[in-house]
Amino acid sequence: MPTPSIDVAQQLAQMRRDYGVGLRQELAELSTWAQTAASRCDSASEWQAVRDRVHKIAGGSSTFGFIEVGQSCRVCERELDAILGGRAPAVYDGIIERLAALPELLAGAEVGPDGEYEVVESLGGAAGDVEEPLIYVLEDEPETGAHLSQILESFDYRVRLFDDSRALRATCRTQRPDALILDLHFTGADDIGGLEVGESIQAGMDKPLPMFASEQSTDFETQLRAVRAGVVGFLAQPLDPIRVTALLESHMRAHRAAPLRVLMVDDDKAMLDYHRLVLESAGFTVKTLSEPDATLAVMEHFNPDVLVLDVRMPRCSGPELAQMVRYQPRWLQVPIMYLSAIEDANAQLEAMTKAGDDFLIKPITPNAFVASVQARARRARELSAALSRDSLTGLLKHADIKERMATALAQARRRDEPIAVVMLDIDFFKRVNDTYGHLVGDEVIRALANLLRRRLRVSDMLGRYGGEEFVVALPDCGEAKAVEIIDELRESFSQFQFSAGSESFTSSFSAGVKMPGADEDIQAVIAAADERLYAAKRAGRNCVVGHG
Ligand SMILES: Nc1nc2c(ncn2[C@@H]2O[C@H](COP(=O)(O)OP(=O)(O)OP(=O)(O)O)[C@@H](O)[C@H]2O)c(=O)[nH]1
Repeated sequence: MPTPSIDVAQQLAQMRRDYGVGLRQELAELSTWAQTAASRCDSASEWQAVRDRVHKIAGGSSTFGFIEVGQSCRVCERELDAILGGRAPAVYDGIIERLAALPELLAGAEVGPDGEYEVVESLGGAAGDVEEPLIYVLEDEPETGAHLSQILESFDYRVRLFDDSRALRATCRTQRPDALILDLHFTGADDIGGLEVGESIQAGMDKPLPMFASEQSTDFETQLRAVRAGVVGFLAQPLDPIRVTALLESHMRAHRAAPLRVLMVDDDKAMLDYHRLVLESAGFTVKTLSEPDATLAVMEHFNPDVLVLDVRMPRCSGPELAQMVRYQPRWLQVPIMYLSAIEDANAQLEAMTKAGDDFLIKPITPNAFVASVQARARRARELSAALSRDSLTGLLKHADIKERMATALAQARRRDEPIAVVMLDIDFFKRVNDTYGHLVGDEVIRALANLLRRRLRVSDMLGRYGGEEFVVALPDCGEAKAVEIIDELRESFSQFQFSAGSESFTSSFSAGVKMPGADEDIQAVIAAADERLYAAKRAGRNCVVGHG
């Protein structure tokens, strides 16, 4: 993985030095206690407190590179667990000796050079005005190539179509594309197939080039070869714009998506700071909590992609907290990962059985930590996007758009910013279906969805609310501006020429725009926007109504 910034490595090294100072103090206290009081101590609760202390030190010290201290504390922890759990006689001599010797172990600890921290790969975060992805398509069937190009261009990809493998190879050498789409049945003048062309292009790349095959193959050998050549997906035929772009977006635009969000709960502040820095330096947005109480409230407005929990915490264990999270159906899809120094396989299993998807063991290298959290978070995002998107238009479905708009409304109120809510409905749509058939009707719905998606801002929210009804939220936008924007879209849409066989026709939509009243929740604002939509219908359709 690429090297992290010097700054991060320096900050991590400073954290380790700070941790070392606190650790020296902590070990001196434990050692003094062991030499003076431990031999006379038969109170289980006092030993329990020592056990919790060594557990915490075991996780922290090994993470910060004080390996021997960590190992010795781990042995103490295991032995104390056995005694306190009634599995071993209450003989503390060995433990007392270990505790007494901890400061010496620390004094002799090999403190590695600052640069020993591995540096982590940056996820890039949300990019600014990056150029739209460039895609090369190898296709010798002109009609298929034109159709594919048209789909990709309508989603703002830049496309270059090739019917000659040599020209494609030469262009790849001078300008690397963001992805390559190959026709598996391609046979060029030099008689080599599409996959072979892909293999030879891939071999000349310094880092893997995402490749897609323009036709699904069910043949095991072909699929295996495709995997080895770096084909990351197959576009199913007949080409469906939504499926094609959903597949491409999941590979191509990940770097443009909002940063992945991680919520971490751990009672050890030093651990939180350390892991937060590691994740933030890799492009995640991180929130940390050292007390579990506020977890659900924070999740509500932070909406994490993944939760990372410590297992042993004083007031409430990680698995208990995980079960509380799972009580809420809303959070069922959020992966829960434990990050703990617990080595005992049974304890890990128990935690996972209660609730949880992964168990990471401290110490974990920064790269391994970033890779594990990233894989979980990305997968969770992909799944939730797939579940919440309507299959005809690729837009958010009713419940999901409403939920996001409720969050956006709360945010706008906190920031004291306006937010416009728009309901929009295609005019006389039943007539389109009745005259030209449902498939043509579907094309009209899709065309409007594409127009809205392309012309609205990334920060605007857009969903398919019902059959031919859409809902839009425009954050930081006043009513007059919102009416102007929607009216321009209305004008554009009314000029689209649709065709059905030899006939052509136009369509239009009506819309209602409403700004939230002081006490209105999202349901009430949507209902009010809907009333204005119907006022627009009554006023003759093909128009936008703002003020009542
Ligand atoms: N093709 C297609 N039609 C749909 C879809 N969802 C809903 N519809 C149809 O959309 C039509 C909506 O008709 P109405 O609600 O009567 O309204 P309208 O004809 O658009 O008339 P106004 O809204 O009054 O302008 C119904 O015939 C539905 O069957 C869909 O996904 N595809």
